[in-house]
Amino acid sequence: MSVLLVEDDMSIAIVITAALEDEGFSVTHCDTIAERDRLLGERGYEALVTDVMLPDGDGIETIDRARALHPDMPIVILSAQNTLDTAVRATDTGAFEYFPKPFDIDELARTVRQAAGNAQGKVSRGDEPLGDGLPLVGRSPAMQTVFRMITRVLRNDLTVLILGESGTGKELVAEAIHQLGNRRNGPFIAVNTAAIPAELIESELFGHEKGAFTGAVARHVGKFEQAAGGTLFLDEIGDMPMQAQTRLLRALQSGTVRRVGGREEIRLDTRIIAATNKDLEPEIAAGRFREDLYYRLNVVPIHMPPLRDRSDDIEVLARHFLQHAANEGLPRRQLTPEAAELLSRQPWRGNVRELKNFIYRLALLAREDTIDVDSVVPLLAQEPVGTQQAGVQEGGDIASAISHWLSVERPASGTIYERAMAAVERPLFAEVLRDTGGNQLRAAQALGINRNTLRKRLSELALDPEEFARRS
Ligand SMILES: Nc1ncnc2c1ncn2[C@@H]1O[C@H](COP(=O)(O)OP(=O)(O)OP(=O)(O)O)[C@@H](O)[C@H]1O
Repeated sequence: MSVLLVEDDMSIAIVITAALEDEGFSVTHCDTIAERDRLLGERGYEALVTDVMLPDGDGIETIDRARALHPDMPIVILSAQNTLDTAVRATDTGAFEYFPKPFDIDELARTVRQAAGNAQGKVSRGDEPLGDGLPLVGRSPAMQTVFRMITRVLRNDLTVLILGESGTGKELVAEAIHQLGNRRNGPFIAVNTAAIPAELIESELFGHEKGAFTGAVARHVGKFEQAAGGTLFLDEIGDMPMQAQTRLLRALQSGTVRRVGGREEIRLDTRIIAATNKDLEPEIAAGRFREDLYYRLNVVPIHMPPLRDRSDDIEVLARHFLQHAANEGLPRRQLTPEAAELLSRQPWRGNVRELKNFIYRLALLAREDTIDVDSVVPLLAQEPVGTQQAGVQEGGDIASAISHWLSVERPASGTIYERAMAAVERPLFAEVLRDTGGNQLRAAQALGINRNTLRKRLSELALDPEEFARRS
């Protein structure tokens, strides 16, 4: 069996050739697209293994020329540009498989064997080109696995269950599946099932008819119906009350919903993506989550690893968020390699969300445009207790915290008031918002300040009240 390998990095080409030869292939190697096309013009191969960035062009963009010559030849794509966008572009060519670099060489060899032996090995090709990917960033092997899982569910309506700690990016993954998938022209409706009072959840999800219960003064269209033609994202599914779980299961089994107080069975045309930060198996064992619902939802599981287990991603995420902060009007900052390294060693128990908030704060408060270790350390010390390490706010009274802060931070003369206020307001507002579950009106009342003043300061401090609503 013969394979054509298109790879311009000689050291990688040598390793792949050896592994494929061990699998019994004879390997022809070339390093340009022009040479690829010339060789394919001469004869067919059992499989084509190709890099993306080649000296004379893009291996994905030009794949149609190879395919025109040998329509049934399976194609395996290798890429060093490990973005979701490349994964999607590669899969969209109908490639048999996509391997982000670095990859497991034995897995590649096994895959090529499988591809060569499998005439039906193509995945279906999308009819329309896909738009730019969502800003879902990550270069760790764990995130590459997530990208590959995402590409597998774009051309079907399989139910996806996204599992992972709070702040790992579950909602962003759900949005990416929607926006890159077949249903991108329909609505994306997200429901936080834990935030809806138990007695309202059925009416929220399935809708109700006028007069169905006291207070049902008009017909209400539920989230399932609102998501028709699109995607329904059921967040925090592990916290859904039992009765609502039963209704949800029934809807998924029958493929229909009925509004509370209604008779009509309405056909569902909604892709379901569910997410939870709870480990569902103990919930099932404790009788708090229906096992049959779990199996219904867990068709394609996607595991979002905690940020501490993929520290390779921290630097790219930090630079990505600095860029975002600048686009949103905060000062444009650069991170020194040492500062990036320090960030990569932090535990980030609040995961990407905590890192994102931290980076926005850094962009706001740093003294220089180039952020070095000296700018990061004092802010790390202020991270809320329970997420990062204990901070100055833990020790003693406010006066001693301020004197400690002045000695550590040493703010430039003329900036002390503004910087001290920011340093004090941030943990204060965070604490009060946490207490009020993100309710700004109640937070403003508790603080004894005007609601508009609070809203303005929250936005200046890059504090998102939504975040406290979710965690409450
Ligand atoms: N890989 C990533 N690239 C870029 N931004 C990310 C990534 N992962 C998460 N984020 C950002 O981090 C924040 C938290 O992500 P998200 O809300 O998706 O987490 P979650 O797992 O759904 O959290 P929760 O369980 O609390 O609902 C969001 O602002 C999101 O845009």
